Amino acid sequence: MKPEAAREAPLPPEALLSVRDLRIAFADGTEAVRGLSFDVHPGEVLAIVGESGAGKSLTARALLGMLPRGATRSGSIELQGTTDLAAARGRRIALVPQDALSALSPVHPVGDQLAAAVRSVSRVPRKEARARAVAALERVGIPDAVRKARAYPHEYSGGMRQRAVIAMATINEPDVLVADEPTTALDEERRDQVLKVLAEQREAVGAALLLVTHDLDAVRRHADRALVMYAGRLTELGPAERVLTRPLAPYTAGLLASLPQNATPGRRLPTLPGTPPTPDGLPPGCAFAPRCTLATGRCRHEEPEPRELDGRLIACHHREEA
Ligand SMILES: Nc1ncnc2c1ncn2[C@@H]1O[C@H](COP(=O)(O)OP(=O)(O)OP(=O)(O)O)[C@@H](O)[C@H]1O
Repeated sequence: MKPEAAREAPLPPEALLSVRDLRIAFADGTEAVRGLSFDVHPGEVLAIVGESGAGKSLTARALLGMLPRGATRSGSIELQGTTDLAAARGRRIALVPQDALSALSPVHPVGDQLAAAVRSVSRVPRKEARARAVAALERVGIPDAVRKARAYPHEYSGGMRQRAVIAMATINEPDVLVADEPTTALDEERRDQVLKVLAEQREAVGAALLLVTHDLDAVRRHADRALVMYAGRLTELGPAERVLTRPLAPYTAGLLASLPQNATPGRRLPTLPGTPPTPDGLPPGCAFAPRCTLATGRCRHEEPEPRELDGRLIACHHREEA
């Protein structure tokens, strides 16, 4: 565990990536992300957690300038002075995809794809790009990297392919990595290995990591801060360890209580009752109110705004009144 002094240390003042009032809407006018603001600091791991449909993936895609067709965004996303995220992609901000097989081209050897990524940002000779590709495969623990560089994605195992896409994402030493459920396609044992490789490579290039995940164990082990999202909004944002052990927002508490490892032996597993609303079916007031045991009349009419409390941001009327 980190010492108390380190945990209480103020956050670095300079944001690498600044997101302000991010809104993502679809053609029918429904908003899936509704006024989200947060910063990513240099070298930190920020995890985004929350149930399905909370808007985590859309937020991650917005950072990469890769929103799905038909989606529009407002608000600002600034990566150290630039707002042209599509131009920054691959050099200053890079995606670690969830599905390595579809992220890699099936018709080119993996080494060629890595070398092409190098040459897309710096005009180095082919031979040097090739050598960097092999070195990158070695760094992520791919055995016999010279030979493997000549192989095609289908000749790699699932775990090796995921390592190869981590090599691809980090080969140009970006400032920020965005990983959206990077290990869901893998079994539990490979999941841990791949997350470890991601953590090592992130550290090696000194990048910050925005990690979208359902795996709260991974958050515990790898994240500095956690952003809990519900129905397209920020519910709680703070140091990961404190958010996970002493949640302040009722939603975060419910989410944690519903995990099998937090069940009291002999008692029925507590679950978070109900399901989250869809963007076209939001209740009035706080979107969590219909599922919240603490909800009052105010919660059912007025949506809470994030406020600072105990070194975190919390959006909950109950906490304002506490
Ligand atoms: N292309 C789209 N058209 C319409 N609605 C969409 C589209 N993509 C996402 N949505 C809706 O936006 C909401 C947020 O989606 P998003 O994928 O960001 O959620 P998420 O938190 O990442 O969920 P999961 O954990 O299941 O990946 C969901 O209700 C989803 O149905």
